[in-house]
Amino acid sequence: MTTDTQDLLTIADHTFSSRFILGSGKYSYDLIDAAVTHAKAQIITMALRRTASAEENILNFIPKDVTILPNTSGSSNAEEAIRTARLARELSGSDFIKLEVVPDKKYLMPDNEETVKATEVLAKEGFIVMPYMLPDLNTARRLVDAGAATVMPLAAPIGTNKGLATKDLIQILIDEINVPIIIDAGIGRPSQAAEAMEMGADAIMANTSMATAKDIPLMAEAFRLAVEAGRKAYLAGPGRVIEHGAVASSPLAGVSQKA
Ligand SMILES: CC(=O)[C@@H](O)[C@H](O)COP(=O)(O)O
Repeated sequence: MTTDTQDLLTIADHTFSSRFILGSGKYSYDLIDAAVTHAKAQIITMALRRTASAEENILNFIPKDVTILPNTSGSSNAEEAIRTARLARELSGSDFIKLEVVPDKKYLMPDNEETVKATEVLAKEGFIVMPYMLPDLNTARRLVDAGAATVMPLAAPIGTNKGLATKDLIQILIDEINVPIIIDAGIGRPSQAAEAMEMGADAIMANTSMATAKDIPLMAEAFRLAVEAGRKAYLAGPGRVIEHGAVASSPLAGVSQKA
């Protein structure tokens, strides 16, 4: 894999050259514009409630060539999420669904069990299900068995900008799960996005880190560069780490060892 044109993100049978996805939550025209223009996002999530009123209809701000990823935010259990997903498909005409089942209002932790239940139903109905989850290998396997098109583990709680708090658990998913792993929530800095991509994540979803930056377009560009750099480093195959001692980086043979 040596050229950018060959390195596409594939979700179900859809391909994308960008591996940065704009998450939902803090929406503004500036944020969407920066995500598309400077971060080169080709997928933007959309909460159903943000399409509810004509004045605030987020669909009006999203360019036509960008894939809308409706989400089920606000759902506390599988039943609510399934209902929201069906409505979202009616409104957006998109089979994509970012499945969010979040009963906990303090830490906004997803309910993995309810998420598996909703995935089973929605995948059978032809949705391209992209479930948000607390990184856990057994749940990820169940999601894939249930028909999930991707798995979206959280890096840290939504909106915290704390970075890769769940790094080791995410690495297990990257190593063991055969659908795209998209890191979602908590990515606060481009360096954290680059690290996740170097680990082998397939894409990054973020919102708050850009929305809360002083210069949103500049931060969007920084995210694009970081995601691309991390991906290239992953494909390049990072060199090994020496845990103890040191290894001279240039051969010492033939060099005088005198002080
Ligand atoms: C589940 C959820 O709401 C996230 O996808 C959010 O859109 C992005 O999380 P951050 O705002 O922490 O980047």
